[in-house]
Amino acid sequence: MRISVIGTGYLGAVHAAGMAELGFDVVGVDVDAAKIETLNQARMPFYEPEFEPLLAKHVGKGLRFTTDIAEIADADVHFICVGTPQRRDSPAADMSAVDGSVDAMIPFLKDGSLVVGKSTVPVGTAERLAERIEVATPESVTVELAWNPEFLREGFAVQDTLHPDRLVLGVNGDNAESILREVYARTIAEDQTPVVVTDLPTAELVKVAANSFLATKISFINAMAEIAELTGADVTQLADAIGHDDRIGRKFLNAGVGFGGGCLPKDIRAFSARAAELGAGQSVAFLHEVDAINQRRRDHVVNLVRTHLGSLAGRRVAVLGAAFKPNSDDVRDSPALSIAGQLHLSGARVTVYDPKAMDNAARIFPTLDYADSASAAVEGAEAVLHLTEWPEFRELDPEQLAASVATKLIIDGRNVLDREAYRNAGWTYVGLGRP
Ligand SMILES: NC(=O)c1ccc[n+]([C@@H]2O[C@H](COP(=O)([O-])OP(=O)(O)OC[C@H]3O[C@@H](n4cnc5c(N)ncnc54)[C@H](O)[C@@H]3O)[C@@H](O)[C@H]2O)c1
Ligand SMILES: O=c1ccn([C@@H]2O[C@H](COP(=O)(O)OP(=O)(O)O[C@H]3O[C@H](CO)[C@@H](O)[C@H](O)[C@H]3O)[C@@H](O)[C@H]2O)c(=O)[nH]1
Repeated sequence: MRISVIGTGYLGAVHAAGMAELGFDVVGVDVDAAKIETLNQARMPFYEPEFEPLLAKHVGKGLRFTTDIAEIADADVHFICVGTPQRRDSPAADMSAVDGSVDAMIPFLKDGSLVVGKSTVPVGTAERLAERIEVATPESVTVELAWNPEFLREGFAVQDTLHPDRLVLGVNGDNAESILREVYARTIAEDQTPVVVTDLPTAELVKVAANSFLATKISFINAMAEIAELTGADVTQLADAIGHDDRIGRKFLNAGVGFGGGCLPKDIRAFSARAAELGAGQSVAFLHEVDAINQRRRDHVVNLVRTHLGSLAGRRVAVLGAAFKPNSDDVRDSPALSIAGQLHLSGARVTVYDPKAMDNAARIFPTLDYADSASAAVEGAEAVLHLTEWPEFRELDPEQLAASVATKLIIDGRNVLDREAYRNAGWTYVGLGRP
C-alpha cells in the first residue's frame, strides 16, 4: 500500500515517518520548501524526541518528501495533516490550508483511493470536503473520505504515533474501515489498540471534545489555585487528594501558568465558534470561562512580579523556558513567552533561556534578550520565573543560583521545583496556588 501525507508539520512529518515504520511506501508533501529539504536530509525541522532516528532509518528508502503534489498520484491512502490555526479575524479555525490542500490533491486522486483527514477541524468539515471531492472528480473516479483524528502529544509524538491509546475511524462504509484497519494492522495487533469505528461527524467531534475536556481539567485546577492563593491552601496537595479518586484521576491536574501550544487554546476557541454557528453556543459557553481562567494565569504571574518588585521599568527578569511544554521547541501560544512578552512591554529587561526553543522564540519575540544557559539567564536577575518545566531546571542548584542573582526571588509557574531547597538557600519561593 502506498501512502501520501499532506502537510509535514509537527503532526504530518511524524505521521509520515510512523507510516514508513509500519512498512508502507510514503511520500510527504508540503508547500514549505525549506521544511521539505530538511526532511529529505533526514533532519527534523522541529525538535521532537525519537524523531530523527526514525527519519534516518526511512528517508531515501520507504520515505520521501516533496513540494510537488503530483507525486501523490500513485498513493492509495492520503492523510491530510495540514494546519488549522486560529483565524486572524475571529476565534474560528482557518480552513484555508485544508481546503487548499484538498483542491490541490483532487486532480491526482486515483480511482479507489481513500482521503483521510487527520487535522483537527470544525464538525461538518468532512461532509463538506467529501462533496467538494465528489463534485470535482470525474465520474470514472471514485474517491472515499474518512476522518481519523490524531491525539498525539508533542514531546511524545513518535510513541503516540506508533502506539496510540485509541484509534478513531470516522467512515461512511465498510471499505474505508477495512483500508484503515489495514493501515493500522500492526499497531492494532501488537498493542490491542481500542478501535472506535464511527461516522464522520462523531469522529470530528471526538477530537475537539477530548481537547476541550483536557483544557477544562487544567482550568478547573487553575481555578482551584486561584482560591488556594486567597486562602493559603495548597493546590498541589488538593490535586493529589482529588486525583486519588479514580473517577477524577491525577493526570492534567497540574496547576500553574496554564495551557498553551498549537492545539488546546485554538481548539476550544474554534469549537466555541462552530457551536455558535450551529446555534449551540450556550452548550459550550463554559469553554469561554476555561479560556478566561487560562489567560488569567499569565496575567497573574506578571502581577506577582510587579507586586514583588514594585515597578517593572528597567528591572532584570530571568525567564526559564520558552516552549509551551518541555521536550518540545514549539512556542505557539506559549504561556512562558506570553508572560515574558508582557513583562518586556511593561519595561522589564527580560532574558529568556530554553533548551530547545530559542530560535523559534527569537523569531517571534526578537526584542527579548536570550541567554545560552539557565545560569547565564539568571545573572543579575531581580526575579527568576520558572515557566516551562524542563527537567534541567529542576536540577539547578538553588545555592549556586543564589550567587548569580541580584535578588533571590523565584516564581515557580509549574509548581515542580524543590520549594524547601530554595527556601533553605535563602530564596523567596513563590508557587502558584501553593504557599
Ligand atoms: N501538533 C500536534 O501535536 C497535533 C496533534 C494532533 C492534531 N493536530 C492537528 O493537526 C493539524 C496540523 O497541526 P501541526 O501542529 O502539525 O501544524 P504545523 O503548522 O506544524 O504543520 C502544518 C503544515 O501544513 C503545511 N501546509 C499548509 N498548507 C498546505 C498545503 N496546501 N499543502 C501541503 N502542506 C500545507 C504547512 O506548511 C505546515 O508544514 C492541525 O489541525 C492540528 O490541530 C496537531
Ligand atoms: O496538568 C497539566 C497538563 C498540561 N498542562 C499544559 O497544557 C498544555 C498542553 O499540554 P499537552 O496536552 O501535553 O500538549 P499537546 O502536545 O498540546 O497535546 C494536546 O493537544 C494535541 C493536539 O490536538 C492532542 O493531540 C493531545 O492529545 C493533547 O494532549 C501545555 O502547555 C502544558 O504545559 C498544564 O498546564 N497542566
